[in-house]
Amino acid sequence: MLRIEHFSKTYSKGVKAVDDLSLHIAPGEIFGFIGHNGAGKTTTLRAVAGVMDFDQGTIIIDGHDIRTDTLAAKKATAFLPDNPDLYDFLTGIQFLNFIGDIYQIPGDARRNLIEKYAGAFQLTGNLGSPIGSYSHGMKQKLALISALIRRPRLLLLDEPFVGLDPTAAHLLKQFWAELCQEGGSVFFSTHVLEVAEKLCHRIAIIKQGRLIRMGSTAELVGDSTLEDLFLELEGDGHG
Ligand SMILES: Nc1ncnc2c1ncn2[C@@H]1O[C@H](COP(=O)(O)OP(=O)(O)OP(=O)(O)O)[C@@H](O)[C@H]1O
Repeated sequence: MLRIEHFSKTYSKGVKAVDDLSLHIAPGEIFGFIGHNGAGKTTTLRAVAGVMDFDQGTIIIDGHDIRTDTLAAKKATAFLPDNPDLYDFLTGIQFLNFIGDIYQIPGDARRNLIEKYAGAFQLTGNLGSPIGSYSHGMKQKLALISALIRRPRLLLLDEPFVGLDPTAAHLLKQFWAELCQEGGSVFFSTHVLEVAEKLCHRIAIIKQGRLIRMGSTAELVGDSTLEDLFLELEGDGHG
């Protein structure tokens, strides 16, 4: 579903944020991206989402190259940044319909999906209000709903659990499982190692822009915990 080959990104001031990263995510897989602050997670997610150019490498989403077949690659992908900017002057339902129009989600399916996700996240009663009046968590839920109604082949999320209440976090995990059952994949960054350990089929650990571990969660963690492994790798000067 996602193939990243030899991806590197250097920012204009000469900061090499990611260096020769390669990883593959299969259909139906939940893949966690772990690393300390500034390790290169957001940079990678932005490049995959097609919102940031890069120097080297190839990124293929569901068979489409993000650079040469951009529209098809973006159509297959929904990206949720860590702080999604929404249009405060629109109501929740206007925003969801705007997304529905852009991605050509047919009327009946759109209504059913909005009903399903807004109902689950207990946002139905707020959809008529301007987004500017929402709390941070409500905005986050609306952004999640806008991604989920698209039934993306690849769902990309940057720190999705920060700021979500426990019920919403539980629902999100459930919806990811549904997406994966339909052959979609989830690629997300997180600092919440317990969540990653429980949820992910596979995990990659990045340090100072370089991949230092990748594998199935069971394989990586073994008899230890992800937290122990992470702390050990952070401490040993690896990378
Ligand atoms: N727009 C930018 N211009 C210059 N340097 C940048 C820019 N964005 C990120 N960087 C640098 O690139 C490196 C990787 O940053 P990135 O945001 O990808 O890390 P991250 O793993 O997502 O960190 P965090 O966990 O704190 O969100 C850091 O050294 C950061 O300072």
